Amino acid sequence: MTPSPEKQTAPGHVLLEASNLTRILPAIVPVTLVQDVSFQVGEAEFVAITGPSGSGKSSLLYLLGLLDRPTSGEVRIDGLPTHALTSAEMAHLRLEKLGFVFQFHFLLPEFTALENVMIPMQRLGKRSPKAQLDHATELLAALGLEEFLHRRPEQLSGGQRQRVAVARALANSPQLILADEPTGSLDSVSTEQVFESLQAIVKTERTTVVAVTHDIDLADRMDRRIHLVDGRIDYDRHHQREEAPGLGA
Ligand SMILES: Nc1ncnc2c1ncn2[C@@H]1O[C@H](COP(=O)(O)OP(=O)(O)OP(=O)(O)O)[C@@H](O)[C@H]1O
Repeated sequence: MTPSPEKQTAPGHVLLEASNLTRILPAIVPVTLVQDVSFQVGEAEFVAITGPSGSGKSSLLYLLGLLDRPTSGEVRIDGLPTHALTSAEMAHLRLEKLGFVFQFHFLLPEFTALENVMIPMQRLGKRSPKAQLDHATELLAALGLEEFLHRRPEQLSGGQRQRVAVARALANSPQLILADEPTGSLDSVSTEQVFESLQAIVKTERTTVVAVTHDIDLADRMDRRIHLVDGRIDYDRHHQREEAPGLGA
């Protein structure tokens, strides 16, 4: 797969920036989900967010993915401040620049793998129907699913479904993929396949991936680990990069 031309940016380019992010749920006793979190993530970084249950990992990912708004602080995507955007502008930015993978695949059950991957392209409307079909086919083939293009989710294994979800997240060539426990419901073989797919996307497409995980072995194989405790960053540690094969290798 050739890298998408629109994603060629300078080395060291900051793609995601969280500045003093705080999210407090208003209630009689307010609940602090995320507290004063700041970090920058560069292009083609593969970052793990770890922490004990309830430490605010998913809440942080929702803020980074513009699925929730902070009480204070700010998220910048590719240098663009997002705090003043309307909900419609945020939705468009998500569709164009972000891809999401969740623990449960959320594929549409009545559609085939191919159709599920084409849906975000249809919504963005930048490719012709033929180009959508070709790109979806190419993405699924690169994820080792060329034999399963016309199967519906119920006709696929858990690992295959999750790889379709990864292909769907890649459909609009996002700059950033946000994944919440992408391997949380998978066996060890499927976990490895999905992990290696994400790793290959970082290398081949230079996409940035930020993934919440409870799997410390996987977290240690990513470029960096941001560990949360009680909604705050406990530590932010860089690792030596593991060599990854390219997508479809
Ligand atoms: N809507 C809500 N109302 C009240 N409390 C909430 C709500 N959403 C989250 N919380 C609380 O906020 C804290 C952070 O939740 P969050 O889901 O972000 O943690 P997490 O680290 O992703 O947890 P897990 O690893 O168990 O998925 C938790 O204590 C949770 O109970």
